Amino acid sequence: MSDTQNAGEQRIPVTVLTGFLGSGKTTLLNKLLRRPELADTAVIINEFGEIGLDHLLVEKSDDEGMVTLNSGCLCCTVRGDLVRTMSELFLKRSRGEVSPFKRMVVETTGLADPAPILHTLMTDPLLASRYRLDGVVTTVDGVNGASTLDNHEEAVKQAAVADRLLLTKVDIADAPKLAELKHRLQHLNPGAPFHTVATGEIDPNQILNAGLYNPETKSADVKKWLQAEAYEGGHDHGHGHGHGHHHHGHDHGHDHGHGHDHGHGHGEQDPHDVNRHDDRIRSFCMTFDEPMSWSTVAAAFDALVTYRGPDLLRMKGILNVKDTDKPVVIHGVQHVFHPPATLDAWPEGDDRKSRVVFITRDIGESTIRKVFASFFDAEKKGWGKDAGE
Ligand SMILES: Nc1nc2c(ncn2[C@@H]2O[C@H](COP(=O)(O)OP(=O)(O)OP(=O)(O)O)[C@@H](O)[C@H]2O)c(=O)[nH]1
Repeated sequence: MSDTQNAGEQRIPVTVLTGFLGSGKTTLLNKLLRRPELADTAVIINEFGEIGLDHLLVEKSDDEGMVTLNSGCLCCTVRGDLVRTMSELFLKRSRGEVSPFKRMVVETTGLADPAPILHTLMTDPLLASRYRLDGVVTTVDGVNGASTLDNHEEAVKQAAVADRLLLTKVDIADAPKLAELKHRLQHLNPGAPFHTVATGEIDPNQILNAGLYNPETKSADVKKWLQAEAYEGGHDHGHGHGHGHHHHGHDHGHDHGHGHDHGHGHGEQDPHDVNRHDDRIRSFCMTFDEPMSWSTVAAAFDALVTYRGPDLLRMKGILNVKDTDKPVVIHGVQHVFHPPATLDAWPEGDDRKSRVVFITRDIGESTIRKVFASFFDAEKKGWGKDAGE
């Protein structure tokens, strides 16, 4: 465990702007780049194929701080290009060859799966030492969004892993359909603050600084980052599904495979609805009252990642780990975990419950709970000693 990642965070925050084809990413970016909050922003635009036009549509006064990658899709063939481009931009910045940008926006193609892009940011040693993920901002088309979600699983993933969800084109969309789509998105991803946007107009503060590190307070803002209360029954997501309000106060030694809301796709698979892509997505927050042994937690996550890695779309958490007073923050995307970071203090003082938010595909809460329970049981029985405690 290292605490280097949140001590005086110097790395450049990166916003990944994603959203299905035509959902309004470029329109949004254009408006954002005119705002003073984004004055010192480098932009990378990924276009699919040789005939991409987006870069011609994005107006930026400082052209050197904008790079277009058009040899393929960032999530597949051009990851190497992303690494190279981001590294080169950083070098140019150090040499004074481009203006000293303070943040970066990466606009993905409409078909991109954001996960590999996040992996690249998290795992490439060069990038990870210079940049940090601030957040994933996903645009959803207010007019075509519902059918896109029905027909394209990538669009569902883009919305499910978002840190901020933007429903666009509200100026031309039908109000009842918008309300339905809003409800659907909030159900899909209850933890992501949600905003409506007309012609790209939004206060940049609503979408920037979504990461763990808050540059305004110069410290970690776990509460804002984790949004755990969104899953704990404190919010009504339209129907009051109460994403996990039954999760309070469980001792990690037990498995409570219970209380799933089958009718709405947040429990185990609903046999009637398996064809709806977003009904494959689950989001829930698990809480654990007792301090956990790090080796046991790590082994449980290892097992989950090994067997279900591709379906663990996103995990964020704050853990109370035995033998340390300091909270440990974890962040994973599919099979890739950030190195865990140790914070100086618990964000809410005496409340030291561990909380882990999961966004998964086809994995219900009870399954994950069972995995944790079996590892905690094994630890109790002394098997954990073999895991190197
Ligand atoms: N009326 C209206 N039109 C919008 C809005 N946002 C985007 N559009 C229009 O929708 C079309 C697609 O918008 P873009 O911003 O190019 O979408 P994109 O997500 O960058 O598209 P790709 O690059 O194809 O993935 C354009 O014609 C925009 O002018 C909006 O909020 N209101």
